[in-house]
Amino acid sequence: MTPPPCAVVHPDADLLAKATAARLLTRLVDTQAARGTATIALTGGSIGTAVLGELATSPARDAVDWPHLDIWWGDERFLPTGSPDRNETGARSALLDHVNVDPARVHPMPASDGPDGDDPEAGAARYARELLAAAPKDHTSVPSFDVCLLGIGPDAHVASLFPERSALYEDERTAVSVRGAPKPPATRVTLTLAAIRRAREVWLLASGEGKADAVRLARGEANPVRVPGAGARGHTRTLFLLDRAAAHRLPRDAAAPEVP
Ligand SMILES: O=C1O[C@H](COP(=O)(O)O)[C@@H](O)[C@H](O)[C@H]1O
Repeated sequence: MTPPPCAVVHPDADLLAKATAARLLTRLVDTQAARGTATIALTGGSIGTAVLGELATSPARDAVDWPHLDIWWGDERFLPTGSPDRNETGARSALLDHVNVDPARVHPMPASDGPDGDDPEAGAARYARELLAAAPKDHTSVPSFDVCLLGIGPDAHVASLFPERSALYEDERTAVSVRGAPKPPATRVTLTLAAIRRAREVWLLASGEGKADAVRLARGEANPVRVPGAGARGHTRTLFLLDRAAAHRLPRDAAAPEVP
């Protein structure tokens, strides 16, 4: 049984990005102090990338032991390596190019010019094998992300899991291809909800009025096939990290004054 999600509301998008970067830094430092390593799944999108930019310029940035951080992605646009529209490219220029990460611990999702060529199904299967190889040897097929960052679209999509699409019915595979996505580019690779739910903590990030309805639905108990964000839950904690505009349709009691 996963605990109910909590919401934390910040005045605007800029403070949301700064506060989330500070929260993430603390979570990574604490996790590495306890275990020596930490594992994160990154998101693309406006706020997700802004958080990485804030992390890169934080004065406490190098409190994180970057060489001992395992980095994965929740979804990717299936485009050539280095395309400015790839989530990986955004994450590298915002943060990863500025810190001392171990390249062997950085696990970008496949690109359309990768070893499987322009075949997103083969690319997704390759990523699922990579996840499996990094999973603890206890019958799970994906590492336990300490934090899985997710953006949320106005249609309540998370990662590249769009409402009513077949990927939302997937309960065995951990990474799948998506064709015909309603948001360009049409071809993508995404973690499934089964993989996202292996995360200890899921943090859903949203800013702006245009996300308010999606946030209200995703914070509740809607069917994830219709509201993918409602299926994204961490097994120890789920946080909605919001600005005021994105939070304004939440019921009054949704924003917990004390987050456990
Ligand atoms: O296409 C995508 O969009 C979502 C949301 O992006 P945002 O700019 O509206 O915050 C993002 O989470 C996902 O990673 C990305 O591929």
